[in-house]
Amino acid sequence: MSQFSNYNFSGKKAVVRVDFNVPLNDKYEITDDTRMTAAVPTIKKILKDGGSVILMSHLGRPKDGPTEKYSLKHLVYHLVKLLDGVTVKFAEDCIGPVAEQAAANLNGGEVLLLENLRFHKEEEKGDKTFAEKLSKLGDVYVNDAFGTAHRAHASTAVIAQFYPADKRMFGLLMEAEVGNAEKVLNGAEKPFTAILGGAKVSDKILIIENLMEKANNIIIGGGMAYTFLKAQGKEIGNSLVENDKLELALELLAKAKTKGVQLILPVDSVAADKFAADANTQVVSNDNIPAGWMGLDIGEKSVALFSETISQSKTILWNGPMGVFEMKAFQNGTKAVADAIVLATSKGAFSLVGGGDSVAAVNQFGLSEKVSYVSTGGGAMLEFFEGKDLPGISAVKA
Ligand SMILES: Nc1ncnc2c1ncn2[C@@H]1O[C@H](COP(=O)(O)OP(=O)(O)OP(=O)(O)O)[C@@H](O)[C@H]1O
Ligand SMILES: O=C(O)[C@H](O)COP(=O)(O)O
Repeated sequence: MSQFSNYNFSGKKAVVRVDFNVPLNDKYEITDDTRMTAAVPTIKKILKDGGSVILMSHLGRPKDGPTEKYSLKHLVYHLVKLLDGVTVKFAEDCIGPVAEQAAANLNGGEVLLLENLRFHKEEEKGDKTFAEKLSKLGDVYVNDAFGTAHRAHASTAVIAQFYPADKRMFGLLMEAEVGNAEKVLNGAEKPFTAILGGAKVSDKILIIENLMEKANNIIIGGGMAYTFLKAQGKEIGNSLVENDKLELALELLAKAKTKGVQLILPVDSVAADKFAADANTQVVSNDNIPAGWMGLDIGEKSVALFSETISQSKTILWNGPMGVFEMKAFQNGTKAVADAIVLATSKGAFSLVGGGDSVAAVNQFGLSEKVSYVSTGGGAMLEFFEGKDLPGISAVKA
């Protein structure tokens, strides 16, 4: 049993850092509540013990102090629903008399949601005095914000030093995220296949390099594949390319060879004559994409090639879509890879999906229950697989 599960919160006030950085539409309605639902088991366990919960989070990237658009008050109604009607109070500031009084008046079994931490610039600066003020609001610190674990901010990392080791811990979500990511990175049953996609090679260089040490196969799809294809001397038409990364792409291909890692690139594309949902399309070989056309999805032959490797894998990591899946005409490759992962999972493979867009894709296709684990981390998950130390994790462990 973990430190959190063993801890009896009865009569305690727990300061819980969550990542409630959820997307809101212009009516301030939550369009994807995944990150909120993911924190519910942690909150419920504390309440069930007879403790109270002081929730703190950021929302968006406010630059000029309090801003209506980024207020966490928009989340209260939905939070009450997710917690089956539990009392949720809201403090219009996360520090100062308003927060202190609200925290002091909180009863066992109740929740207090603090206003957006980033309304104070001290949060992102990792200011020690600000962190100490936050720490004074409760007796125990629980970090359940995996999505923000890569930020060395006041509430995610600096605050931990104000609690003794037996009063700072990870929540259930953080435990699950770290456990599953560790299992893939350091305890993967082989063959281990990493599938990387998305727009840019530059965002994924470090993760490719680190995975070369761990994976048997690295599949590269999406826009980033065309930089590799051009580096190999292929005609890629108007496809997305980072010309300043051609040499690096060649180096990565050579490194994979030396390490005995199979780096698998798409062999065909669904090409379009413009970047638009109503573009004319044709399936073309990646040896020669016609001038004026751009690859916006992987083609059927690539799907077959990728699916073959995926089907033989025992561990699968997926980050980044295979094409412009937001447009129906170019979502087939991403859907087919998701299906292949689901099939491998049903036959016993462990599959972990992370990164904003691949998670959105899996949700859109209704497949999130059919993979082993869907991470709530975008940047945090990437940095974890890049092999970096995450400040939110190391501060609690220190
Ligand atoms: N062939 C392509 N040409 C142009 N854009 C593409 C192509 N394939 C995928 N994309 C775009 O790449 C974007 C996703 O890239 P990104 O690198 O952000 O992925 P991610 O890692 O899943 O997401 P996040 O960065 O949110 O974690 C999508 O908007 C998708 O439309
Ligand atoms: O959405 C995220 O990746 C996290 O909530 C962190 O947000 P940030 O990139 O604004 O720090």
